[in-house]
Amino acid sequence: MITTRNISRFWEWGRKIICVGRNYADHAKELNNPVPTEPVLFLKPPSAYVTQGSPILVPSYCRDLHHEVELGVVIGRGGTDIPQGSAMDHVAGYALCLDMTARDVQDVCKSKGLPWTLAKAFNTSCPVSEFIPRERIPDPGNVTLWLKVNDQMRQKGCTDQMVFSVPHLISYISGIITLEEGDLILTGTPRGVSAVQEHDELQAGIQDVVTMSFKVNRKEHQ
Ligand SMILES: CC(=O)CC(=O)C(=O)O
Ligand SMILES: [Mg+2]
Repeated sequence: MITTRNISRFWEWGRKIICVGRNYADHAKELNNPVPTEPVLFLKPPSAYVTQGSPILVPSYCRDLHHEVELGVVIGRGGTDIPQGSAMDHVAGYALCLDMTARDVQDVCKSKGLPWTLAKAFNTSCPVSEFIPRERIPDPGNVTLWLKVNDQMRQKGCTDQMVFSVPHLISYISGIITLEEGDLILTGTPRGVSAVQEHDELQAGIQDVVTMSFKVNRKEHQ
């Protein structure tokens, strides 16, 4: 039983992980997807969380696992139908997140019109950094995210390129799914997504704020 709730360990709360796709035009284009006119949403379960010190596990059915570095928004006060004007009052802070994606599986799902669950929601598909109090990112619409694989820069992008801003996303999502304290919103990835292999080392950061690193392992057969 949780007796002391500490939002700085939001990943232990077991709340929702709501992900936004195609929220950067340059990433939508690199995968030949249209730039959306409304946010594209999907979910990950809390079992997707992994924190530094534990590995990212490639699912046994995946041959093309991709990294997607994203700004995560941690909800501090829940709500439904939150207006854009007060959306930032609901933010407790942020986390640097990876939306690990089984791209080969996602491509099959897309071609068959199936949901992306197998591609996006597997165990360890949501590596997260330490909690970042909101004062440390005064403007979530203007921070640079980066990701290196084995010391080689693969992704570097600024959140000023988001199609839909953080307040817009909070307002839009809360009109469909009630937001609760401890929920996490992944706000989409900039261009540069690429494959990772077993034994790779991923490092990611938000300029001057946080860095994190993860090893990639293949899931053992049971
Ligand atoms: C095509 C995708 O996987 C969408 C996504 O997750 C994104 O961040 O964009
Ligand atoms: Mg993503």
